[in-house]
Amino acid sequence: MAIKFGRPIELRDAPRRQSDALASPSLDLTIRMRRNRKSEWARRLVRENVLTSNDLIWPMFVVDGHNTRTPVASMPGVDRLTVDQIVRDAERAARLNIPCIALFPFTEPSLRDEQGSEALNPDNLVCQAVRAIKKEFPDIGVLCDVALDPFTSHGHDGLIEDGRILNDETVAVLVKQALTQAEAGCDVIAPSDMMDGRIGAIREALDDNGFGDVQIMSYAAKYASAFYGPFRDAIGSAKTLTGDKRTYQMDSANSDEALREVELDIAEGADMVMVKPGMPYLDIVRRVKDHFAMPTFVYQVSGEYAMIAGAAANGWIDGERAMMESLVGFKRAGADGILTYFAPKAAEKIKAES
Ligand SMILES: NCC(=O)CCC(=O)O
Ligand SMILES: [Mg+2]
Repeated sequence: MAIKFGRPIELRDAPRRQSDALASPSLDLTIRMRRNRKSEWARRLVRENVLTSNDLIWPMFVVDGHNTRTPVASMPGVDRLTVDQIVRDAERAARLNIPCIALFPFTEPSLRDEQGSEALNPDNLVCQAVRAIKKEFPDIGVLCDVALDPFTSHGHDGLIEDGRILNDETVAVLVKQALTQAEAGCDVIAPSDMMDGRIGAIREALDDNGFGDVQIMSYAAKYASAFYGPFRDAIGSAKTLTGDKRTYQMDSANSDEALREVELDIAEGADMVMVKPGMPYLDIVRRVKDHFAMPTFVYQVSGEYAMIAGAAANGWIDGERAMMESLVGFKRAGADGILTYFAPKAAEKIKAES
């Protein structure tokens, strides 16, 4: 039956029903979208996307010391944790059914150098945290970021020469960093550096060294973004970073380029791909998911967290609702999972409501 303006064409010349005349201001609509929204049970029944704790990866910041939690000023509610405290939060993650934790180190400034050598120390903070978590909670997934920025004195993700970030030389170091993390017991290697060719090189090295089961989640479409500011506070690279990262991270104006980046990383052996940041790049998440049908992740980065948490702390928005709305938005865009500093809060809410 053809339909025009809500009233079937075949019925347009039929006499109007008496009740229509009585309730005269009412429109003669056959279709009323609001019926399916009339109550909570009806809304639940037609809901298209649901956020569960299985969708969450919880990023944590690890710092040297003992029994200490240091707040990150620009990320209200997020702390840097000593290894013993990381283990406590890993327990919380397990209790909340969060499948995976991501680790980022705050490296002592005295340990940072031009080459990021601390990245290759088998006893660095990340490796200590991986071993401690795996010892107590072997069933929780641990993801380690591969890039040199937490370890370099200049704050860049790679080796630098005359102000240029070197690609192939950096990849050689990243391969060693990935092997160091795999040896510590890391489950998922997540290269975030955006050097060309690093996924293939890391995959080959993992396979050659008996780590065939270690997965790779590639930060495949990572944009040069202003939203990383609070993260750089958290890992202590904000003050030391010289220049910007636009010669290796993507230009925020580009979309087709993201598909090329993702395609290459899949061809090189990525098991999962990621888009980062999240909220300003939902269109990229959707394109990547539709195009490749790969396990697709999105990183709701520190600046996105800070916008919501900061506005909520000022009483400007309902923080909990804004958090859940942003997270289900990622699901709607096609993400299979989300790295988010809201992970414990969101999982607690999900648990309380189930
Ligand atoms: N490689 C990890 C990050 O750069 C995280 C950025 C953020 O949360 O802002
Ligand atoms: Mg790439």
